[in-house]
Amino acid sequence: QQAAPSRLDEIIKRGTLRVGMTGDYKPFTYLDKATQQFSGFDVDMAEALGKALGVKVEFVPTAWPKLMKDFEADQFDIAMGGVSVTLDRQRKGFFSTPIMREGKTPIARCADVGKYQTLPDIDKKGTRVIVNPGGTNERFARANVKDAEITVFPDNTEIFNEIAKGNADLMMTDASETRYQQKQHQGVLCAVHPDKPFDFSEKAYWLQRDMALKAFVDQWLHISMEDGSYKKIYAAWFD
Ligand SMILES: O=C(O)C(=O)C[C@]1(C(=O)O)C=C[C@@H](O)C=C1
Repeated sequence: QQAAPSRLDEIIKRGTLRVGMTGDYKPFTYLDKATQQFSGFDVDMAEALGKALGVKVEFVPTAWPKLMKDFEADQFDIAMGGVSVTLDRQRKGFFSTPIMREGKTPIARCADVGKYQTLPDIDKKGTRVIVNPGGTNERFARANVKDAEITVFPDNTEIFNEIAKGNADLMMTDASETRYQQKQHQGVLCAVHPDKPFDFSEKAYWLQRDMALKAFVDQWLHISMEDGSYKKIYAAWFD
């Protein structure tokens, strides 16, 4: 008896893997508006996955506020680019095995780091918390900030400059991003205890509900982590 056709078979037959990407989250995914080219850690990972599948990769632009809608409308086979595992998303699809451990932690002007060590330190009248819309950052801020002021700032590629310029006091985001942005704004912005974030989360790849596709992606990730290829891509973007 023939097994039912899977999404994996469909992708191989089509010759293209459609990868959903927001392009606003360095170093995972960045869309250069002038050239319309995506680059980043998860762009290299997507290209490697395409190669492993023997298919071309087509990047499908999406955005955090509409990621769920686009996933449900089947705009892409897999979402990559710093996507966190959430149970909401798990309800609609599958996640690969995790690729990174994360958690939300603050990033602030270096001079202010001492003021923002804990959530009670942060959640005070007069503190200006800035957040990008639609993802787990906004959810975390809304759940944990009652007395401080929340400003939603839509352009995630510019948001850290807002803190540097003094237009906001801090952002709470993934620990890996606070470390990365600290390096980009040396001496100006500092990550607050990125090794001890406020919560727990993981990065993984979010794929359409298909066991064969999940098994392939997991096996590819496992091999990549063992044979050094994951480490090489990681080092190129995070170290
Ligand atoms: O929603 C998610 O999965 C994310 O982790 C994406 C998210 C966010 O939480 O908003 C994480 C950090 C970036 O600054 C931008 C987007």
